[in-house]
Amino acid sequence: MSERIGVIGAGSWGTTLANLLARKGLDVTLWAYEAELVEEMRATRVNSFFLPGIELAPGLSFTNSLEEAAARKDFLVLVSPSQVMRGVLAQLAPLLRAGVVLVNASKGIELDTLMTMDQVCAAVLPPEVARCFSVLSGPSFAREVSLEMPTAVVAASGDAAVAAAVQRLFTTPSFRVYTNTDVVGVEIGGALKNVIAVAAGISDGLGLGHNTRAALITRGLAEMTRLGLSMGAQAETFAGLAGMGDLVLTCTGDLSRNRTVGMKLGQGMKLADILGEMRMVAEGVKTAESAYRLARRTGVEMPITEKVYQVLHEDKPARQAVMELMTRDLKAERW
Ligand SMILES: NC(=O)C1=CN([C@@H]2O[C@H](COP(=O)(O)OP(=O)(O)OC[C@H]3O[C@@H](n4cnc5c(N)ncnc54)[C@H](O)[C@@H]3O)[C@@H](O)[C@H]2O)C=CC1
Ligand SMILES: O=C(CO)COP(=O)(O)O
Repeated sequence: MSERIGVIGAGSWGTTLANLLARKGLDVTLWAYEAELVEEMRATRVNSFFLPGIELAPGLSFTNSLEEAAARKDFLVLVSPSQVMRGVLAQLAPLLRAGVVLVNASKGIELDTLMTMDQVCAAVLPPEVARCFSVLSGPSFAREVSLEMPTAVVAASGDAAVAAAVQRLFTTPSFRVYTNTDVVGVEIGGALKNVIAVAAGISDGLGLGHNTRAALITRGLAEMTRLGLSMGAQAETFAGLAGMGDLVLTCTGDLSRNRTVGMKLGQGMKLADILGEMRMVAEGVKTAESAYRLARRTGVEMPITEKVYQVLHEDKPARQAVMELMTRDLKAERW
């Protein structure tokens, strides 16, 4: 393959994906928002800000110029946090040629507009550029992928040929990529699992047990699925890697930033203090509010998301939130 690839965003996931491709011998340019990070990666070939201890492959080059990262590329991987994606895309829009394959690897719902990342791309980019959109999602902690621990993810696009191209591009012996055509389901699954992971963290932080966590995962999946269906997603997607797969990982894995935020809340820390000591992004904090508002707008019942929103943003005590969830009206089990 002789594809030229730009990766936009040098956080832990962008650096990991860029490095995975460079390890395959591909020509990859990684754009970092922080100029000093570009200097550091050039000098040391390590991203100590976001991915310490992982050596970066020789084929990987670094830039602080979006033009250099995006111009004349065949694939552009978008890995900026979802709340800044629109601003980054607006700068990219005049630089992109029709036919470049866009791969969104970011997981979130824009707070101001309640749009998923495919919708933000469609709104900001010229139609001939936004057409080749795909989303790469699934259970994939950056550090484990960097250490080449076997991982399976999904590449979704409305155009099956685009999904197949992304599958071929990213597949390695330790990174297995499935295709899917349900972009909405994959976007919603990836975004909402972060909110449920905050809930699972809160439960762990309160010292609650495995029963509680299992209940949150299962009923969390039900409400994710309900919202997805109301937006045109397919139910099977939520039983797959971008739904249940990522939900289980993030609700149980110690590497999850979202679960960690929840644990600290459950232990009594204030959100501002938790975020103040984090350099990395926990997308679920903002997506809890986006999802809460989407649920109200669409009339979909999302009780766990609602409680996470209230604990995060309305100072509801975590124990009270648990009590309110447990004493809701009794009902039949359903999606
Ligand atoms: N880290 C992981 O294991 C995975 C992360 N993701 C998703 O990837 C996306 C990016 O997350 P990470 O790479 O983990 O980031 P990170 O949390 O490691 O680093 C923060 C990132 O935000 C960037 N940033 C901060 N302010 C910015 C601004 N104003 N404009 C542009 N960029 C800015 C930083 O440069 C850095 O790239 C998120 O949506 C996350 O949910 C998806 C799968 C796995
Ligand atoms: O999306 C992820 C794994 O698939 C990463 O989760 P966190 O952002 O909670 O660390």
